[in-house]
Amino acid sequence: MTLSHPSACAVQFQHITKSFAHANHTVTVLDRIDGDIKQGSITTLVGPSGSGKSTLLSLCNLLITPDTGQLYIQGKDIHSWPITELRRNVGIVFQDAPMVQGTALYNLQTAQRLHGIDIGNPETLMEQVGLSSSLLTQHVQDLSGGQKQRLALARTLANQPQILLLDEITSALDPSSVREVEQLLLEINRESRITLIWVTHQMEQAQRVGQETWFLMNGQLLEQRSTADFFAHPQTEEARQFIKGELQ
Ligand SMILES: Nc1ncnc2c1ncn2[C@@H]1O[C@H](COP(=O)(O)OP(=O)(O)OP(=O)(O)O)[C@@H](O)[C@H]1O
Repeated sequence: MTLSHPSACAVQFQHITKSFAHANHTVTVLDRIDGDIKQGSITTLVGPSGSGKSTLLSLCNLLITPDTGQLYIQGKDIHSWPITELRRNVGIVFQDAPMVQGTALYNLQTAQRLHGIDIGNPETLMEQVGLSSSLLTQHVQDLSGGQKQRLALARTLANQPQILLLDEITSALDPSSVREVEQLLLEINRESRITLIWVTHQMEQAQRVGQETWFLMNGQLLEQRSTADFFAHPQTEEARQFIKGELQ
């Protein structure tokens, strides 16, 4: 395997392993993961339920820590990043867009309140995610699912991250909102060169948005190739079955 120069990589996994202790046994959830994610690229993470996708994502901003191996974020060992700076640089958006009680503006200002980060002009942020600035004064409980998901994205973008981790962010949205959020993220990637690492269960989505695709199964990274190649010519029997919908 050829290793890329670390500085050209947004994320580098080297022999990353993660296990969780259950009642009377230990489960290895990620098993010696090696791989590079290029700066400015879009990588879709796919694989059956429980294959380790969310765990892999959560390592990238230290929501969980690896047991062994080396993990580099923009060429720098993840443990040498001050945690606030790491979380600012590596944003994460979840499926259920958790919000704090209050207005859209109050939610947008989270980073400012917690970390003293200047979030810039809230109206510009709203515009960036296709939301009307008139919603800034609305209580978040009155927003639709699609609006909340966009607001969650705007709140993360307020940190000006260079890497965005997306965990099933469109699974609760209706089909037209799904397409809109996808378009939005593709534009953000194109214009700001933010690296996107995108966990999805929807194979059509993985193909529409991905440039690279990583296929995980039982904690192992079985394939990492261009998205087009992966879906046209899967190299493992497991991936073939998964793409055909035979493994969930
Ligand atoms: N904090 C935890 N403690 C114990 N086990 C965990 C923890 N987090 C994840 N696991 C286990 O790790 C395995 C992988 O989970 P993970 O959520 O990473 O998979 P996934 O591929 O994202 O699954 P899904 O597609 O269903 O969301 C699962 O068996 C899960 O039960």
